[in-house]
This record gives sequence, structure tokens and C-alpha cells, in this order.
Amino acid sequence: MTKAAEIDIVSVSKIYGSTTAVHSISLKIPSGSYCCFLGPSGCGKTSTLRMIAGHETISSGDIRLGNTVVTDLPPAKRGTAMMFQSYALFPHLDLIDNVAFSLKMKGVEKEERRAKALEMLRLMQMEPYANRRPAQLSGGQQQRVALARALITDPEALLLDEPLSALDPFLKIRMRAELKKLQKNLGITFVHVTHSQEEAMALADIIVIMSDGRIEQAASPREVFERPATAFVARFMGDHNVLTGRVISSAGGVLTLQVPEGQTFTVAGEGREAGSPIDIGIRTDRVRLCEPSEKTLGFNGVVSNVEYRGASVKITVMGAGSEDFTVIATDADYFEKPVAVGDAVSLSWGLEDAVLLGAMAA
Ligand SMILES: Nc1ncnc2c1ncn2[C@@H]1O[C@H](COP(=O)(O)OP(=O)(O)OP(=O)(O)O)[C@@H](O)[C@H]1O
Repeated sequence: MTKAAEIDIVSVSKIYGSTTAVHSISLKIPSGSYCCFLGPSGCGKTSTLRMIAGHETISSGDIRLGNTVVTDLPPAKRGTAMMFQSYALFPHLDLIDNVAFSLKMKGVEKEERRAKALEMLRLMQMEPYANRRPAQLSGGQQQRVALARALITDPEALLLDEPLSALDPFLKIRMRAELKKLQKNLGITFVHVTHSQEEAMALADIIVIMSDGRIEQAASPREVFERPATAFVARFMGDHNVLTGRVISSAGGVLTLQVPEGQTFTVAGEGREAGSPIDIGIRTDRVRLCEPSEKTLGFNGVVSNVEYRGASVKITVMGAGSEDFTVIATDADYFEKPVAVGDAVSLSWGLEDAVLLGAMAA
């Protein structure tokens, strides 16, 4: 079970009546990778997954799996398998019959399908429970059975719709590690839909961030974190502050911009005309608090909130047109020079800690 397929999504749209849920998206998911679709509710993640699976028709565009165009193929003929959020196990069947179900539908002999089901249950460490029914299992165990049932067809790609959402927080983290290990061991392509930034960062080789039926960015977790492509990504991932301003000048690969309240900033970038609007993202963990008199790359503001988090402290600052500019300080840095609500502070960061957001981001 080592075959893996590249998934090529070419100008795919999904239209339900008058709602366009997916707007002509294109994406290549490399074979054998772990891909997470991430985005707020209603952004089109599930519709995209269901179109890959064949559970939803494609309004326009094509999907290729390996060398095969699967656009018009039924789910069972695509080489994909889907694991549903609710696991969709049959309550009246034992685990062997649950797992063997799709082989039964294909007309595989009883002995052969039961042997294969047992093998899949063994892979998921569920063989000792083979004769139980789903209701006699914990949530994590049910999930393993659902995985065994999806994997029994030897898919080239496994599609997972919010697979961890039914689990409690502790189990979620454990099953997350198991999913990743399973994907690496099997070597097949996994496509996983989630609401959780943390889950996507922990699991994915490639994160696809969607908003309003479009792909905002598709990149490795590190690239998404270090170079968010758009203001939406920077805000949604939560590790960056977004400041909006206007370009004053551009010289030598450095843009100078002005934000509301008259303060100026610089950011690496070029090709923007004076006067054009601009968004920049500044990493929350790279902003330092300093004396208001220091000459800094940053701005002056007033502390509006301080939250202690143990290893770090979250400080919220108002200024430069932002009501909630976030600074994440290590506990050591913070307690060396604590600040309180109402204090005037000066914020500073390095040129490399600010990224240009939007279509012009290099
Ligand atoms: N069967 C349908 N009929 C009409 N509209 C639909 C249908 N399914 C989804 N939509 C709409 O399409 C859009 C995208 O839905 P989709 O389920 O793909 O989003 P999602 O990102 O997976 O959301 P969630 O995280 O809440 O599951 C939404 O506006 C939704 O209301």
C-alpha cells in the first residue's frame, strides 16, 4: 500500500444555485504529502474535499489524480477514500464487518474480505476489539476503525473531513500524532479539512488557506508563518499584526509608509507607487518594548491590556491606527521591565520581521 497520487485541481468551481462556494481554484497537491485545507466556516473547504472525493459534482474545471482525470468518475472508481467527521460506522455491525463493508460491495469473497479487514484492524491496533460493535468503543477507537475502513480499499489518497473534531482536547493531540505517523508509514496523499490553525501547522506538509471560496495561500507551514501572503492569512493565522498605511517613498529595496496618526515605518519591498495603500504584517513575537525616547523601527502607543500566559506574556497596544497591536514577550523579558495598562510604550522590530502583504508580496 505505497502508491500515492498527485492531486491536480485545475480551475475548479462549485456553484450551488445562486451561491458560488468555490471560485475557480487551481492547486497541485504533491503525491505522498499531507495537505491541510484551513479556513473559516463557509470558505469552501468541505466542498473542495467532496469534489475531490466525487461526493459533489464539479461545476466547472477538472480534477486529476495521478494520470487520471477523475472529474466525471464515481467515488469508488477514483482511487480515493473518505473518512467522515462523524465516522459513519454502522452501529449494528461488528468491527470486522464495518471495515470489510466496501469489499463486500465490490463482491469480494467473505473469507478474503474478513482477512483483509483483520489486517487493517491490526494496522490500527484494533484487532483485539474485532468482534465489538462501534458503541462499545471510545471516540479514539472509533476513529481508528473509521480509518481502517477507509484504508481497506488501498486508496492513493485519503480524504479526511474534520477527522479530529469529535475528540476531546487530550485525545485530539494524541490522534493527531497517530494520523501523521500513519500518513508517513503508508506514504499515500492525505487531504485533511480543519478549522484549527494549530492542527494544520502540526500536521501539514502543505497548508491551503481558503477564504470566501478562494485560495489565499498554499505553502509549507513555515512559509505561511514566516511569509503570510495576504492580510487575511496574517490575521487568520494570528501570529502577525497587520498595519495598513500608504507608501511615502520607495528606494533601495525599502518602502517607507505612513500609517494613521502620522507615524512612519519602513518595510523591505519595492515596486509600489507613492500614495498606494499597503498592508504589512509584523510578527507578534518579534516586537520589543523599549523606552519611548529610543530611536526605533516601530511606533509609540499605549498599553491597553496585559495577559500572563506562563512562558510568555501577551501585551496589547493601541496606536498607529491599530486598536489591538499584539506583542508576545517571553516571561523573562516582560518581568525584567513590566508594563501596565495605560503606560506609554515604544515598540520596535527589525526590518526582517515585517513583511509586505497582498498581491505585491515577493
Ligand atoms: N448543498 C449545498 N447547497 C447550497 N449551498 C451550499 C451547500 N453546501 C455548501 N453550501 C454553501 O457553500 C459555501 C461553502 O460551504 P462549505 O461547506 O464548502 O464550507 P466549509 O469551509 O467547509 O465550512 P465549514 O467549515 O463550516 O464546514 C457556504 O456558503 C455554504 O453555505
